[in-house]
Amino acid sequence: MTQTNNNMTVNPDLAMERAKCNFNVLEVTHIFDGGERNTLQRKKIEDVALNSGASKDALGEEHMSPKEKYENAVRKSCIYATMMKNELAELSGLESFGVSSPVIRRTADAFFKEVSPFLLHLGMFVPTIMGQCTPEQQSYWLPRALDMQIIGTYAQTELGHGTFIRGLETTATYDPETEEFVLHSPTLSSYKWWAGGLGKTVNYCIVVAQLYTKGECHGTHPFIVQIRDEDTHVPLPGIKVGEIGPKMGFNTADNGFLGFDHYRIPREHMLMKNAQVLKDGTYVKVARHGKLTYGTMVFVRVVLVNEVAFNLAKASTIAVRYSAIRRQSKPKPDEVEPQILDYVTQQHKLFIAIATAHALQLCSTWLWESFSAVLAQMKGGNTDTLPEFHALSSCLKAISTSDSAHLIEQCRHACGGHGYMISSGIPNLYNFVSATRTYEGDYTVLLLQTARFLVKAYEQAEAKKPLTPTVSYLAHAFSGSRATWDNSPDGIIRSFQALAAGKTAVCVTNMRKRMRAGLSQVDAWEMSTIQLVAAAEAHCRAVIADTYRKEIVRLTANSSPNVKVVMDQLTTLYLYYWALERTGDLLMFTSVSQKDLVDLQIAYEELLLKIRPNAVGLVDAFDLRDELLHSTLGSYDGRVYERLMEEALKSPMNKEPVSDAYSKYLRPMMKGKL
Ligand SMILES: CC/C=C\C/C=C\C/C=C\C/C=C\C/C=C\C/C=C\CCC(=O)SCCNC(=O)CCNC(=O)[C@H](O)C(C)(C)COP(=O)(O)OP(=O)(O)OC[C@H]1O[C@@H](n2cnc3c(N)ncnc32)[C@H](O)[C@@H]1OP(=O)(O)O
Ligand SMILES: Cc1cc2nc3c(=O)[nH]c(=O)nc-3n(C[C@H](O)[C@H](O)[C@H](O)COP(=O)(O)OP(=O)(O)OC[C@H]3O[C@@H](n4cnc5c(N)ncnc54)[C@H](O)[C@@H]3O)c2cc1C
Repeated sequence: MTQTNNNMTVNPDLAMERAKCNFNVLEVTHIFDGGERNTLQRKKIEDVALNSGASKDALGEEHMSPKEKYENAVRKSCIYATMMKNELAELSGLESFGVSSPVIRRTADAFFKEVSPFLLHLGMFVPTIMGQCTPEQQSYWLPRALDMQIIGTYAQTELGHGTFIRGLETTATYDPETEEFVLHSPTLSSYKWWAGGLGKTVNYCIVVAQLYTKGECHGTHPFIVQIRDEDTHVPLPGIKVGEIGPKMGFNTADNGFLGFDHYRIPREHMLMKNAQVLKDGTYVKVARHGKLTYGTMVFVRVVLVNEVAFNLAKASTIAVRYSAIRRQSKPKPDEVEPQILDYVTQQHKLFIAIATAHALQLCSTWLWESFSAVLAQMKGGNTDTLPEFHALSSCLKAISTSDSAHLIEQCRHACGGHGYMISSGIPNLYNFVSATRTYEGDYTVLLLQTARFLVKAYEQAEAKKPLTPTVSYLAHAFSGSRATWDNSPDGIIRSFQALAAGKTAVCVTNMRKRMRAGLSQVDAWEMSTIQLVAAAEAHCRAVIADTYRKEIVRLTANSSPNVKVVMDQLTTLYLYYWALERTGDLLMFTSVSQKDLVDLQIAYEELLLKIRPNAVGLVDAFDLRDELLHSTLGSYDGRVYERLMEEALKSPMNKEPVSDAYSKYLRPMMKGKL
């Protein structure tokens, strides 16, 4: 029997789940949104952007040709950008629209099953103008970019190099005669490759190139470069630009290639906040820290933690709602088939996804606040906190993107065969999030950046020197005894810190041993990188666990009792899950016993059962409108089978009763006439 909810026919199993939920869903929505005010503002923005129906497609994106898909994405990007400039900026409290509203960013997902070709304009072009220009340069470029009079991207990666920025080959050679830079691509491997929107959409880009002046190379620097005519959009002479072809995802982002043939730009188009080239060619370094030109990447790494938390919330909403309506198997012959959500293995797959979405969402807010504090200090000329922040943002970007991609795939597994349908929404989420593990700094490479910081911090702790906050636990690494296991939340967090400290100590010891045996420092480091990555991962897990726990305790201080209970259950589940995933490490670095671990497993399984009745309520609390989910399996009303059939019938393959392939190939083959 179906039931109605807000004038909507709702699947009875979902209706039953909602009736069972014992906490106030809206209160948890407020926690996830960062407060009631944010929820109200988000809803206003969503209403304006989505109620008009402008986000909808007549034909599903998945049935379009690549060219149609791209054009449709540009069409909707223009509609959304116009909304952003007009109604949404005002609603979000921004003077002009820009990068600072995650809600505006998230709402855009209703318009795109994949991504907007404007993603890099707003995600990197505008932030680079904000972060790398002098005030004069900013006053020229920023209004044009924010008003979308020009559209840009960020072209750093080349065919030959992405990770190793110092290895980029594009050159920008200063010519004092004409006061211009000459941009050149000397080799095939120096061609810019990957920049989003570069293929067909943008007319400007930030180009990162090796700067030469007075015969000397000063390393990579950013330049703002016009590549297409502002009126006709035709590529300018000296520019070779195009689209790089089909990819696993991002197929509406027209990622592109770009080469320069002695292409000239005015001297003023070098972004000169951190370094300058004077008219006569003199190079002047302004910044106090050598890596400030990497600032846009650090910004995007911070943003990505929030981005993947949101996408994981979507996948877990789809998979939990589907698991509530799907019934399969008959473990008890006299009873009806259970909802698959009743299987403990299913709960094990899904509840960690819900908890991780919360953990990453809260960490992302905390990371953003830390970033704002670092930027404020740097404005005053103090870059002391940058190394710690680089280490922190690097590992959080690596672990959040990697965990989210893994858990989204796990949500797909949890949806069985139907999860493999594009219409389930999960494949597009996976394709998007799995790329985040690679772009803006590959997983391994970023964890090794964190490991550099950890090793230095360990050496400081060894020398009894002061430590920065996120690594202060290393001070206890020299007690000589194993950390005492204690299965309280704080006890588990201390154990995670002990693992990170223990693993770092092993790396340092092994590197020293290898160096004593004759290896160079570089080779000793290289031989230890598997363990260094593991140490950085352990550090990051300790940071996430600690932050998640502290933030939940803070945010639920005034919550109703049942909300407190369910939020505590989720954080505890997160801690138990990761402790059980790392039993070998716990045995190495803490006093945990076999019995403790057996007890912990039982406590974990009991926790799953406690969370079970609230599972649908927990994903409802993410408050993701159907327009954002794009899912036959995860819509609020649970009309899964009806939607799957409706989507199947939309397939262009079903337009004709007999396919042309029959007369062309099948019939001749079957009649022996091929
Ligand atoms: C209509 C549209 C609707 C809505 C849209 C709205 C809004 C959009 C908003 C958001 C969008 C959300 C998401 C996505 C946005 C865009 C993303 C899309 C695509 C991705 C784009 C890219 O990928 S751009 C290219 C990114 N590339 C990389 O990340 C390269 C990675 N490599 C590096 O970072 C470096 O090379 C390195 C760190 C690996 C090494 O650098 P280098 O060799 O120079 O350094 P060393 O190893 O020698 O180290 C020297 C010391 O410097 C320290 N260091 C390194 N980096 C930094 C840093 N960044 N900050 C501070 N310190 C740093 C290093 O640790 C060393 O220190 P020591 O003390 O140990 O010596
Ligand atoms: C969808 C997508 C969009 C993108 N958009 C943009 C964009 O808009 N603009 C832009 O400039 N770039 C963009 N990129 C490029 C992206 O930033 C790079 O692909 C990324 O930084 C990884 O670099 P790489 O491709 O050189 O990988 P590689 O460095 O070649 O990595 C290959 C393997 O080598 C390993 N490796 C490399 N170096 C080391 C090391 N020192 N130690 C140990 N292992 C190492 C890596 O861990 C990895 O396993 C995009 C990429 C994707 C996939």
